[in-house]
Amino acid sequence: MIMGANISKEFFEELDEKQIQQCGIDLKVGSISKLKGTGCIDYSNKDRILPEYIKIFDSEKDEYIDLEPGIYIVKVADKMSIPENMAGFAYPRSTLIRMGATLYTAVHDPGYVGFPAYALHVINPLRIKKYARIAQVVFIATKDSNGTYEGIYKE
Ligand SMILES: O=c1ccn([C@H]2C[C@H](O)[C@@H](COP(=O)(O)OP(=O)(O)OP(=O)(O)O)O2)c(=O)[nH]1
Repeated sequence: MIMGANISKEFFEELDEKQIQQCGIDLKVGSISKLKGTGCIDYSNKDRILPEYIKIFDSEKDEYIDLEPGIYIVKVADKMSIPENMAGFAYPRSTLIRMGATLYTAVHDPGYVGFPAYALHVINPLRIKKYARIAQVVFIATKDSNGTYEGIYKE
């Protein structure tokens, strides 16, 4: 069952009323980075290499950024703490899609605490203003989870 926003709003430290949707929470842009260099993904994570992130926008100090078509990494400004019996799934806002851009997102694990990062695919040139609401995350109850999140993407 998807949690209503009256439950999932409790998974965040600070939220504005505008972010609280019906069954999800809108997430704001924190920073935007370009990618530089080659990543490496393997089976064991022993040889995992993330490309360099070059920050080009920070909602704390910049008003807006005009993005050309390409791939960027967006770090969201909202910290979530997912209970151990829930998982989160983030989607692009429909408004973003209607502008010719989208997000690529993965599973948010039970027990994850932090500010997620998503890939932003800009297809049509796009202006992003500070703290723009860009994604919506929904939470679903899990049954018999195998522990809680213990990976490297904390904070
Ligand atoms: O699009 C997403 C989806 C999830 N997360 C956060 C929450 C999630 O719990 C965590 C780890 O995601 P995942 O389990 O996919 O990471 P991994 O690639 O398997 O690496 P690790 O096992 O080291 O965590 O990253 C993101 O930042 N972006």
